Amino acid sequence: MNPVKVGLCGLGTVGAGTLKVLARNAAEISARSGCDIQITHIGQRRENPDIDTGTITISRDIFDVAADPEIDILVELIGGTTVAKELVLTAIANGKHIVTANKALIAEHGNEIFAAANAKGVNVAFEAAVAGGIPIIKAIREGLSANKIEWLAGIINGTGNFILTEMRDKGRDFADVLAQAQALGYAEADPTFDVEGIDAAHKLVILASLAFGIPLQFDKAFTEGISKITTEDMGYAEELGYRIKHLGVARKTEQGVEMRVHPTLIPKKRLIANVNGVMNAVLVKGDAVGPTLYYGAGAGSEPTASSVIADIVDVARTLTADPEHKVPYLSYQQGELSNAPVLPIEETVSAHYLRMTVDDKPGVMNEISKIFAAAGISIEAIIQKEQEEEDETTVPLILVTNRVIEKQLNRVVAEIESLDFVYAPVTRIRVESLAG
Ligand SMILES: NC(=O)c1ccc[n+]([C@@H]2O[C@H](COP(=O)([O-])OP(=O)(O)OC[C@H]3O[C@@H](n4cnc5c(N)ncnc54)[C@H](O)[C@@H]3O)[C@@H](O)[C@H]2O)c1
Ligand SMILES: N[C@@H](CCO)C(=O)O
Ligand code: NA
Repeated sequence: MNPVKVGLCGLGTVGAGTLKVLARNAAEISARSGCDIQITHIGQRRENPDIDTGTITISRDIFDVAADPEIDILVELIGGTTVAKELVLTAIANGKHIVTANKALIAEHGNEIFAAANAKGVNVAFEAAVAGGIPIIKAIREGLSANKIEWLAGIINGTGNFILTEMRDKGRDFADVLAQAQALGYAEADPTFDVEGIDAAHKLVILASLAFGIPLQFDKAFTEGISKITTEDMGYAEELGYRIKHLGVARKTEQGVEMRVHPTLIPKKRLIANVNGVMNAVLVKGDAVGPTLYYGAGAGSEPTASSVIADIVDVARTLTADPEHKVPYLSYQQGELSNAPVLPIEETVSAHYLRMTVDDKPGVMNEISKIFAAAGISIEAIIQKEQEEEDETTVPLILVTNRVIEKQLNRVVAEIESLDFVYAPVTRIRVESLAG
């Protein structure tokens, strides 16, 4: 059987899982790949006494792995965008194929990395970078290649979904759940990437490029995290028949491409509204196939290793293929990428949940309704609360609007906030029906 030699850089959560699953399932993996996949060199800063690396060569300097003439494939699992970028470009220059789980690296430097890899005729595979164990890259790039993809929406950060689920179901404290996600190996080295939506934006940018054939444009993605979501809004959302999820949404419109990550109310009855804990799900709407949904573990050692190894197998199977015959990195052939503009958030269209604190007096709802009517925005649902305590003078008022261009809603909310019986700021959360 043809030996394929792999160098592994970074032996943390994902690296250790990769070693473990490769060893445990060696028979299945070689029967499927037709190759004898061997990890022959590991680059790791510090020794990890918990992991048995047997006779594998260990280097403290990961660049020794990139320079190893024996290695066919370099697996980058160190994370970050500085050393990782240098490592990957060095390995490509040395003719190695790359497998990486690093979404930050691909989203921010993928265009340059793919150009370098293309020039060298080597593969760069990154299934583990998006939605952990779910084979979503393969699904879009290969399974849906017949379709015009209209939109996709996904819960694509396991840590964030774990936090929101625990807050809603158990009333747990944000910081406490985040600490648990870190201990379980779900969170990024800097967990603000998870909480503030940066990690989800990295993944969304990759998905949007695969779906719409546009270059990676991380700087154009709109990003809003989950740190401002309260259990109060979660409760009102439930009353209205919705659940709050942190979503990445990418949509192709006549004007361009929407790429946005933000908390979102979605109807409770949608399957994706019931994706909980560290699980991820991505809903993709193709014109021919209709809506399709992909579900699985979004983070964690072995689920992510599952994707890393699938990529190693994919690369191993095509080692001798003509580079022209390989599946293109971003789904579309190089030279076929479009320059469709990414729309600024003000130009995107969405429905909105608005929660305002208003004086408890007659005529308030009437005044607010007039402002919406004058702007041509209709109100789809409303909750008007009674005072809970006798001496309270304000009450919460919750509205759901129809779909409206964001710049129009901004004007209306500013007008409402300027009313003397409304207490600014109005809490705003986007609403998506996700109807096929
Ligand atoms: N943990 C997950 O569930 C998960 C899921 C999908 C993708 N990822 C991605 O996989 C990558 C690795 O994540 P992880 O959770 O395994 O991280 P980790 O922190 O557990 O492991 C990274 C390892 O790389 C080593 N390392 C870092 N820089 C190094 C250097 N310059 N030289 C030598 N060793 C170095 C560290 O010592 C550490 O052991 C990241 O890009 C992450 O975003 C992680
Ligand atoms: N920190 C990431 C890891 C998987 O990419 C998450 O929680 O989703
Ligand atoms: Na994946």
